[in-house]
Amino acid sequence: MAAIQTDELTKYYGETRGIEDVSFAVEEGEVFGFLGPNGSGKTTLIRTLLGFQSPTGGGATMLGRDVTDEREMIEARREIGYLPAEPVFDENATGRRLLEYYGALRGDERSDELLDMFDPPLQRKIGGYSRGNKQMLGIVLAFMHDPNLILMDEPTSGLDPLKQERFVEFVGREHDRGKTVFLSSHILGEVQKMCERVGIIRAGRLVELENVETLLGRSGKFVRVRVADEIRVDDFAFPGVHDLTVGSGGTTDAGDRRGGETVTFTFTGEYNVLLDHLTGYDVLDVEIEEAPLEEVFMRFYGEAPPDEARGEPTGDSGDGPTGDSGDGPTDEPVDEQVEGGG
Ligand SMILES: Nc1ncnc2c1ncn2[C@@H]1O[C@H](COP(=O)(O)OP(=O)(O)OP(=O)(O)O)[C@@H](O)[C@H]1O
Repeated sequence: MAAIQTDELTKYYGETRGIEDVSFAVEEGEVFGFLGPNGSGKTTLIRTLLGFQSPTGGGATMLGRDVTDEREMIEARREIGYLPAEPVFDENATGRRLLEYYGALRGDERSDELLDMFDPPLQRKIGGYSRGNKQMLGIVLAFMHDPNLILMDEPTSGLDPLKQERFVEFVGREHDRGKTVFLSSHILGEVQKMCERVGIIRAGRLVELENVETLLGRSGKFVRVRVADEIRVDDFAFPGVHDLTVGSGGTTDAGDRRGGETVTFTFTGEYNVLLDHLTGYDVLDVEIEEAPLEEVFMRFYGEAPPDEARGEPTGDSGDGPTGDSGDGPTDEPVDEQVEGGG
């Protein structure tokens, strides 16, 4: 059974497209990253999967339960953790109070362990928390009942670099424990470190679903060559050369002439062609390394779907019967209670 399965899942807010015809599956035990630029539909997808808003079309299951069936989702949420993009809590409550509240609702299997890694000032009122402290509290609350499936929306936002690193390592250990992790991000390096597979969403539509390794393979190699000779940019105008620069941060203008220089480019062509070409130079140094995932990502982003304009916001929230439940703790044992409206 897939941990998450969607079938042409669609959510419109009135006329505004949130997501459209999104179909994919996340297998149990997988760490899956969902990438997309601002406003592409990442949050919409997560909130629809959690049953916080009804789809306009298509369907989805989480741990085999229909996301539109409120009863099934209450059942499923015992095994699901959720970290919203910007956790919103009752500002007058202390972190400790919220921890106890969540523990009483859903169980506390591991808050001590989590608090060793992520340490918000529990004795203080949340109103005085920094963004990073709120995020750490959100992480502890999302994981404390030891869910089998965890959904996280931009999980490292607000964390300092040390905590971000700690979080990446923590997700690795959760993976080793067989947990299923679904996270949205637009930080590619982070996704590259954590995820086995990624979905790329653009203007509400899934434009790619691929193993990170395969994507990187397709992204080509980053090449930097230092030569004693002069380099004409035109000389490197052969198939597979992209984003060519000559000199230190030099220009790519055709015909630009510089002496004893470094040429850098991304290469997706035939290696023999490249190596043959380089024999024509007095090569002083050469580096060939994996192109960053950013490169692939930007190539996908270069092509806008024809109807992208429809993705513009109209302010119409148009939620279904299970719509947004608003801020702060409620009596309902659902994760939505920690989140604000968006
Ligand atoms: N409650 C809402 N009412 C109206 N439109 C909405 C609502 N929530 C999202 N949208 C619209 O749906 C589209 C997708 O937004 P969404 O928040 O899902 O994107 P995102 O990928 O999470 O963006 P970000 O990276 O900025 O968080 C956007 O056009 C957005 O304006």
